[in-house]
Amino acid sequence: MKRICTTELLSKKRVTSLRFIREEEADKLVQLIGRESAAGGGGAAVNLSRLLFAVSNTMTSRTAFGKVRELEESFLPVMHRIRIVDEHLSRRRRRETEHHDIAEAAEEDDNDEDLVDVLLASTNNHLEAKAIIMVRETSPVTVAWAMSELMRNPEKMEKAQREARQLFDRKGGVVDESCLDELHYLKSVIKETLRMHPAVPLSIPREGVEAVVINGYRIPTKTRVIVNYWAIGRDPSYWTQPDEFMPERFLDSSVDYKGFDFQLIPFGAGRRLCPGINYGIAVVSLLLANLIYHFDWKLPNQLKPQDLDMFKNLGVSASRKNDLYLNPIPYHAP
Ligand code: HEM
Repeated sequence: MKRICTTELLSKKRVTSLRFIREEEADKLVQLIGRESAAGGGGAAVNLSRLLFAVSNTMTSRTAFGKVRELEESFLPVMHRIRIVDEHLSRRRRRETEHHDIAEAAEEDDNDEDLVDVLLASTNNHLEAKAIIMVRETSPVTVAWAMSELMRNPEKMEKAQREARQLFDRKGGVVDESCLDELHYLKSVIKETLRMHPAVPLSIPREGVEAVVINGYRIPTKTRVIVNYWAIGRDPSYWTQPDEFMPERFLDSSVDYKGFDFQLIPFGAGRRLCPGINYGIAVVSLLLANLIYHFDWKLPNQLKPQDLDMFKNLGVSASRKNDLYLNPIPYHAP
């Protein structure tokens, strides 16, 4: 799995050379949204979460195998492990909700295998399990969160659309990857989304090979360590108003997600930096640019922006708990 990821999917050359696949699939997504919305007399809400998941699956499948194929088909041996982990997490969450007390739930959990045990029990292959979740889910999950935040903050949506439309109107309405780099506000929207909603909220558990002291804490050899990427992104000692969606904070800042600025590490850092970072960002940027350029979006059932729910589904990846339904209104370049 890791070999497929690094050699077939993720080398910089490969990501660039297969740009046309992403552009074709993004274009199909736009057509599909237009058609789904038009069905039933026009103006119907579309299930954006589902559509994003499908397009990302197709993009990745064509990139990796040259044709559309369910990714699960290729990685059947690791799928049961993912299910074990997800089932375990759901059980634990249910208990936490029932007990309203994490400590009580954890005590009851003591007789059960811990998530860490489940992951480490498959030491040879847990990276594979994690990797398939990365491939399948992280990009669509990130786009869905970005769209959710933009829907809750209409003035930021307008700003992002204005920037995209200024650029792509001049190109006859074709949204491709050639000039995505010029969309500074959109890039900030993506950083802010990754800060607040990292698709992978916790790292894979690791064991220290030697004892270290970090900030006065002694971490003995073989201690299992999990990095909480989500908490780092919301830490008030690094971020002002950490729970507010403010892409502007990145406009004049050099802080990036590439693993050098430790207050923002949604792709991890160091030797374990996500190998899919280039591919993931390419997919997220192109899909988001297409969605905000080609459509104006409304919340269904006269929902107010602040009432859009932001519940998270806490599995290995942190997706929206409820699918995102939105009404698209097609935009036509002047
Ligand atoms: C927005 C998109 C993505 C985010 C936020 C993300 C995030 C992460 C994070 C935080 C890790 C490190 C986990 C750890 O510390 O244990 C990771 C690892 C990994 N990611 Fe991604 N990822 C994304 C997209 C992708 C894509 C598209 C692929 C493959 C096509 C991918 C493949 C992998 C693999 C194989 C690993 C395991 C690497 C290792 O531990 O050696 N990721 N990712």
